[in-house]
Amino acid sequence: MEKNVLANTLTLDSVRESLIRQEDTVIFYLIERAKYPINSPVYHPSFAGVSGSLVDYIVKHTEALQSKVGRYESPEEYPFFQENLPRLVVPTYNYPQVLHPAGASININKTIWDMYFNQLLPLFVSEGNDGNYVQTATCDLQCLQALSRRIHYGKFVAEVKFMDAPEDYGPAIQAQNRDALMELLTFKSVEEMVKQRVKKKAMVFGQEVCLGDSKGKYKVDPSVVSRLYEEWVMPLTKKVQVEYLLCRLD
Ligand SMILES: C=C(O[C@@H]1C=C(C(=O)O)C=C[C@H]1O)C(=O)O
Repeated sequence: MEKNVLANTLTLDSVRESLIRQEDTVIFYLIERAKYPINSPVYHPSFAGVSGSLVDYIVKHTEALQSKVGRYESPEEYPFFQENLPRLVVPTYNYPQVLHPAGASININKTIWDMYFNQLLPLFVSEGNDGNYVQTATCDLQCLQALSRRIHYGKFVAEVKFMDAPEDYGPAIQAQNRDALMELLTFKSVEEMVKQRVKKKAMVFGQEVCLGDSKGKYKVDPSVVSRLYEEWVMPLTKKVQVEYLLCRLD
């Protein structure tokens, strides 16, 4: 990628602006999921009438439809069930080739799936079963896709960081030194601002709006949102950046 082309499209500030805007999407989808209790039948491995769990069935078939109409032509989108996705049936948008081709195969959605269902979901939804199984699984899919898009956006961040300082990243890439790359790409001050901002957004977006005094309750616990980013979203975004940089000179 010629620097002038990338310079006309992406900067570290512009990719960070996109990450900030994606915070809104993630938080609003968490708020939507929190409308429903856990609804554990959605996750039973053999939901009557479908092969596997209902959430697997809905995610697989939604991704299949979205694949046919070009969702995964975008360098920002990665499927959770990538085996046997149907072919494109419509003309696709000509996305600018910003990323290094070798980075296209990086997909850590299995890790994101496990984190979401095994660690995050129990932290912010209530116990119970209200029968809204399809709505529940649909909300899960929206949360998963928003988290996947945010975490895999690490490829764009890594590309910009590399192009800004190839002399710094080049030797670490050639040495395949993961620790050195992680240190180069980490900005703790930025991470601290992210944690504080997402907590504040969860308080603002998730507050119970009433004409009288606020009750101080939130639709999703703001500290859970901050923990989501600190323990999972940012570390996984950095993992994507390292994996992308390791193949940047291929
Ligand atoms: C995304 C970046 O890289 C790292 C990951 C961050 C994140 O996931 O929010 C924030 C700062 C960096 O440690 C960045 O530098 O903006």
